[in-house]
Amino acid sequence: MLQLKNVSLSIQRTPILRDVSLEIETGTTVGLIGRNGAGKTTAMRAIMGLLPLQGGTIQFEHGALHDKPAHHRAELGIGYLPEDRRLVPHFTVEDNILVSLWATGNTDRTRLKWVYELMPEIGRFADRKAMSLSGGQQKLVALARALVAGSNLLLLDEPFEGVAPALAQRLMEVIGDLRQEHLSVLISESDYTHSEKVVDKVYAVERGQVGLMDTKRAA
Ligand SMILES: Nc1ncnc2c1ncn2[C@@H]1O[C@H](COP(=O)(O)OP(=O)(O)OP(=O)(O)O)[C@@H](O)[C@H]1O
Repeated sequence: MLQLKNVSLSIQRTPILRDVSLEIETGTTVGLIGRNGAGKTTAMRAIMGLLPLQGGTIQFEHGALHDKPAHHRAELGIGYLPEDRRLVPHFTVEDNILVSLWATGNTDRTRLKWVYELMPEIGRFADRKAMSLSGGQQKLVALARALVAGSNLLLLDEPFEGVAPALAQRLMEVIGDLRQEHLSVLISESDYTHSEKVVDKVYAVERGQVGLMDTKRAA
């Protein structure tokens, strides 16, 4: 389980997250829905250890996450799809996916193989340079990279933003298939269009405050 309790975070003394509490039970998919600027990316970056908290705690499984350095997240099986993808343009697709494991010294290719099975289209362009792909293809590669690292928890920041309807559908299928993997997943979206079909529970985020909006399936 991932649990944020009373998390507060300011950037340049401006409060961005205010007393945020949320829970993702193991094996469930949770939505974080809010307009641009509401605080979704900041919440994900806080969970990834990329921004320091001013207050509150983040627990993952049975340990405190908030006091661990960012590079420990991959070791804990936490994968992150940032909103802006952040692929290395001159690396191949495969190297971009494996980057998330290099930091941990993990050379096991089992998860890479699993990702190619889950998304066969990625395997087909594995040797191409990231910069030669379309924006939508790059989004798939960034998801693949998050999946390789995220054996326990996946943080997907606006995965459907700016992608064509057919690809959004494909992303939803892949995310829906993760249910069998007992992964915990947090998905942010500016409206509730796509995530509605794949989440168990939804939190609304507005001006840095988070509240439970809907529990769809009994978790
Ligand atoms: N580095 C920063 N410096 C100053 N303000 C920031 C910084 N990062 C985020 N903010 C502010 O924090 C608020 C929340 O931003 P955040 O990116 O978390 O929103 P979001 O819900 O993810 O929306 P978006 O989709 O626009 O990224 C916004 O008002 C934003 O301007």
